[in-house]
Amino acid sequence: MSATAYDIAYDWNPQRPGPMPHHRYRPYQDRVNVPSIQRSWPSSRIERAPLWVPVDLRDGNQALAEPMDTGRKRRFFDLLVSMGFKEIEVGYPSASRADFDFVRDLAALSASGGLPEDVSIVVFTPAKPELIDRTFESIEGLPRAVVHLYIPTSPVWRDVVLGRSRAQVHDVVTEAATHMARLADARPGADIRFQFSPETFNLTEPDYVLEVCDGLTELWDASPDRPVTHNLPATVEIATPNVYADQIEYLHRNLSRRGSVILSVHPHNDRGTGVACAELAVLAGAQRVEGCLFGNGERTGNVDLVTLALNLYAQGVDPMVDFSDIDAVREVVEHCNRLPVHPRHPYAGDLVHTAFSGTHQDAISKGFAHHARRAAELGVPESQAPWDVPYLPIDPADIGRSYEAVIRVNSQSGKGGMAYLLQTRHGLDLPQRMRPDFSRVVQEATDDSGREASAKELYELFRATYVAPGQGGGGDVELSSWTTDRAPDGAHRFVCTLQVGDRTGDFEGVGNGPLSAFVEALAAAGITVGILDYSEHATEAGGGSEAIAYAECRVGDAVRWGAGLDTSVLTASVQAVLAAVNRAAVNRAAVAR
Ligand SMILES: CC(=O)SCCNC(=O)CCNC(=O)[C@H](O)C(C)(C)COP(=O)(O)OP(=O)(O)OC[C@H]1O[C@@H](n2cnc3c(N)ncnc32)[C@H](O)[C@@H]1OP(=O)(O)O
Ligand SMILES: CC(C)C(=O)C(=O)O
Ligand SMILES: [Mg+2]
Repeated sequence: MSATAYDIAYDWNPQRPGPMPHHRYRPYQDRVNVPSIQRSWPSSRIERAPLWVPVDLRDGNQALAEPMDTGRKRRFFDLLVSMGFKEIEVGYPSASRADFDFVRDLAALSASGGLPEDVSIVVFTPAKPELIDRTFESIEGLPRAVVHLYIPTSPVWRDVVLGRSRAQVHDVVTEAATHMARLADARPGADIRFQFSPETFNLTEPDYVLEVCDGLTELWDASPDRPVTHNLPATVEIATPNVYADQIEYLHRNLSRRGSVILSVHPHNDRGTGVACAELAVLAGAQRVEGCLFGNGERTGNVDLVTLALNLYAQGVDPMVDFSDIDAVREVVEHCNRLPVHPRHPYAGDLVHTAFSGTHQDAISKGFAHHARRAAELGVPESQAPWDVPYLPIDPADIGRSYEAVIRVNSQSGKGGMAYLLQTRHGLDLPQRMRPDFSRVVQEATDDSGREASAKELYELFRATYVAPGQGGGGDVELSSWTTDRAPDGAHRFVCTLQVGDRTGDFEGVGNGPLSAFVEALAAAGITVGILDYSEHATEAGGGSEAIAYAECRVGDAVRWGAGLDTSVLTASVQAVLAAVNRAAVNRAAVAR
């Protein structure tokens, strides 16, 4: 038998069998039958946002070591409403007094006109008549509510947890649903809708899910005006997301009265693929997604609604919920859950818009410059121009982040990053040729400290390295006093007192500009200087701002950069040359002995 390309590649893999008892686990296909279908999800596209239903106050809350008290629940609820969520699961009222009381508080809020009319609350109940009664008691007075019934349906849960057969579980569901319908009928003034979740759907025989769900659609007499929600959870993830997509598409195609059913999904994140499961499920026909902000929830969490919504946003699709101040959202969620959001969390983590590494910084700073040019060409503000900045999937400003954290400098950083920080934070636009020189200085400092350098530290390092040697900050050559004038023939004269090592003298030079005259004066003092590169600019817009001058000079046979900072451009330029001279002297012993 000839070896396949995969086998050949595998032969090259040096990994060897490991010591862990992997034989204890079974692949998903041995645990659940997934019907083969003519898939449409692989070639579908998500072109509009599904209905997002946050379940933080129920599923998220039940996973907290310290469940939320009424105050925290209310703060979370208000946040969700303000962000634009329209259906919100608020609790398991039959489970605890706190959950019951919270729903009662919402009923009071509604009575006082404080609950927006387009917001529906969802309450969660097991299939137990007395707990259903208590659940209905909690929503008394609410003009709208969704009552969400759940029961586990998969073989292991039926056998091990419920101790009931397929038919018996179906009977329990039917009995509970009939009870719910009766209680709802007794409140003709209220708009009460129903939701059903076959918990552990992803491990359940699909024909059984179909049988139970279709039975409920019929029993609750779902219609397009009063649809039923069938919510199909990946209660514990068991397979790659394509398998969940197949399971959802099977139901999407086969559920009866499809126009009267809202097909919902509820992924958890045990395999770390909750987001992928939700996205593929939407491709497969799901219209509604339950999850939690930042992925709180049982074990590894519920699917993260923030990532899902912003993934859509990054595709140019309106997520229909507002994340324009993500840090404010995060602050409330962290406060209510008493759990931190990871610094690498998609979109929202402290570090996710930050580049430390040199090549990324280079690309990002070029990307920002390109973005600004493009916006100007299009005649639109930068915040409205199409986004194409390398390494940044979305503009951090769109979610309320400043650009301050985008580039941070440490020993992995390159010239682009530190130049960007000096420019954006301190108004210094270093000449291209000077950047590698400063980058080496920064690298040495950060290698030595092992730490990040802040923009302020970079600025101080820049001043100490390039500016101080021209301002009497060390070096062999000191310029104690100087004047310039211009002769009628246009020539410039530079007259100065120079101290070179322990010798002091008055010197004079003439040139076609003050700087070349200064170079001549230095030559008269025995210091040979050639200016290789020179530039200057104001550090801020406006008349009174300081000027910075940069000079690359050959001093003897050394080449050094210097810089000068002063409100006078001429003074800044003289300081820049002097700094280069002194840097050469510092590095090569004395210049003019
Ligand atoms: C995947 C999910 O997120 S499911 C939701 C889970 N959320 C929670 O559990 C949070 C709140 N729950 C609670 O506080 C408690 O479970 C309560 C107060 C509701 C009930 O507590 P208890 O009366 O002690 O019952 P407990 O929760 O242990 O229930 C287990 C019993 O309910 C049965 N059961 C489990 N789920 C369901 C269901 N959905 N419908 C009907 N019966 C169920 C079990 O088979 C078991 O029955 P048994 O007593 O005959 O063996
Ligand atoms: C929707 C319910 C039953 C749930 O939280 C789950 O199955 O994970
Ligand atoms: Mg859940």
